Amino acid sequence: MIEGIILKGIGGFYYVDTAEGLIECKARGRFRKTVGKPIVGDRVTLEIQPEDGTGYLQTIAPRKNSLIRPAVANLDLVVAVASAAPPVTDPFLIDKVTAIAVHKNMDALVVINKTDVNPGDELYETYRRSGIEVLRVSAHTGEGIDALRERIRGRVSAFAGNSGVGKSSVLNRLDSSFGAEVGAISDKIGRGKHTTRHVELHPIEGGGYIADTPGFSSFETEQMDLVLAEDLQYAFPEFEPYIGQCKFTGCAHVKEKGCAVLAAVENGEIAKTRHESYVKLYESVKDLKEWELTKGGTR
Ligand SMILES: Nc1nc2c(ncn2[C@@H]2O[C@H](COP(=O)(O)OP(=O)(O)OP(=O)(O)O)[C@@H](O)[C@H]2O)c(=O)[nH]1
Ligand SMILES: [Zn+2]
Repeated sequence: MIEGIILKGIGGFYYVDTAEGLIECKARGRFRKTVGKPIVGDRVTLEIQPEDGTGYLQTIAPRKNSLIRPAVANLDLVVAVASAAPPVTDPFLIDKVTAIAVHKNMDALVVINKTDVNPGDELYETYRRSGIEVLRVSAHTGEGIDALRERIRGRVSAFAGNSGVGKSSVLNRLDSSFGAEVGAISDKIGRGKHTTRHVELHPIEGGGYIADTPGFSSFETEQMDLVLAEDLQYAFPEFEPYIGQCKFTGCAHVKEKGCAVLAAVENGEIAKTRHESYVKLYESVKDLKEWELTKGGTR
């Protein structure tokens, strides 16, 4: 029995990274009644067919978490890449991505890129106080890249960022084999590079994987639909000390009298932009009912 992690799935074939290398596998129908179809990021065991060296998936470990689109399981870390240099990142995008990560039990990390042009002091201060980790980097000068490399080592990470923020530049700085690795996997599969709509895990130097995600838009939309309004407050770590301190039980922390969260925003303990993002997200999910979530499947 060989253990591994699914890096890519195409047309019923799964490409599993194992101690013996990358193994092409098929899955039997047996998973349909339990976890469903195998997805990228799944931890699996497999058996090798002596005839041709291909594998058969035997078991899929219970998922720590999963996203729907892109379909990926067991993410340890979501990195929201932002920039205070043009194109300046809307903090709402960062807050949406980090809220999803926190809600799904993944670590969240905000990375402010292009510090050679603008150090992003305001953004940095906002997240430093939020309870969400924040790092400053420059893909051009290499500042902060070692620290970021430390944070992703040995883990499965997804990078999200608005177009032009420098996500590709940061990834290439992080791992010189990043670009080459994409080609290597695609060649083995023999389908060239026309597979970008599928999410794929790229092994990185020193252990760990990076999931390529197409950008903020595809990352957030469908996931956010699955957060209940009353759970949203827990996706903002800095709200935690105030939850339960409001005058009314079930306070939404939007504009209620005697709200402890609003008081903390007023006296500067919670950043205004963070609360604005919370309110915007709250409005978008407040009519969602519990039964709609279970219909959606994963939470
Ligand atoms: N000054 C400066 N420019 C940077 C830095 N990182 C990236 N850029 C520039 O920003 C532009 C966009 O960089 P990309 O790496 O292509 O950005 P991306 O986020 O991958 O963009 P998409 O492919 O649209 O998702 C390029 O012109 C880069 O040279 C940085 O640290 N400092
Ligand atoms: Zn409140």
